[in-house]
Amino acid sequence: MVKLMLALDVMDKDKALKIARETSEYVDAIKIGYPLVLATNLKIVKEIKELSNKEVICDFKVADIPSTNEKIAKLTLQYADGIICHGFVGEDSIRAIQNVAKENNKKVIMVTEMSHPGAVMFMQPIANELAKLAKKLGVDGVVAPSTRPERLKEIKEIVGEIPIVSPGIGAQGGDLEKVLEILSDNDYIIVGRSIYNSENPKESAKMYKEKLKNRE
Ligand SMILES: O=C1C[C@H](C(=O)O)N([C@@H]2O[C@H](COP(=O)(O)O)[C@@H](O)[C@H]2O)C(=O)N1
Repeated sequence: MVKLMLALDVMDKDKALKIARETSEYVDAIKIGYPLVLATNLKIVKEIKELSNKEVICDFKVADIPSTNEKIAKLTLQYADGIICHGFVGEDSIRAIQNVAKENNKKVIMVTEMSHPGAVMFMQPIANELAKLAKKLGVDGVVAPSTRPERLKEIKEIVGEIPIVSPGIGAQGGDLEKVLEILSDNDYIIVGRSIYNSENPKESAKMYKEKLKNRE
């Protein structure tokens, strides 16, 4: 069954902990990024892991030179189960993160083509090359867009067995039915606003989980 990753992009600690606790029964992993970490601190990762008992991925879209990428990875992977980095910075910068991740048995997830409209300007033209690089490096996951099922399919075909982590469902208008025809059991959909901004985040997460179950 395709898995559900909650993007917990709230900027209030108590709200984040409440939603993480309420939805933990239905989500398979939690992704937190700059919005929550800058509003609190990195130790929020530990708190969310402890109360949700789920894998927590830090979406820092790391995109620096190797030595700086290494520092970011060392700090982040003290607490997080994985980290999201960009691929366009090239092989050495990604390997620097992988070296840290391998030492700590943590995951590296690499962005190929983002889900927003602007991604077609500069990312889409190189995204297949980035997917080939992801395959060559053997990263643990690849970000690819649920907003463009045809691109999602193409990238998945290039990366093979590497799990896809796909944002764009819900607030960004991605077609879940079409996406579920493409994704497989090791893959994730990422859902943020339509869960954490809903009247009842627990019920919203439950609804998404049931949709994923019904596609089994
Ligand atoms: O291409 C990408 C990369 C990036 C990611 O997943 O790495 N995201 C993140 O996925 C979540 C979607 O949230 P919502 O739209 O459901 O509220 C947010 O945390 C975004 O920052 C994308 O949306 N598209």
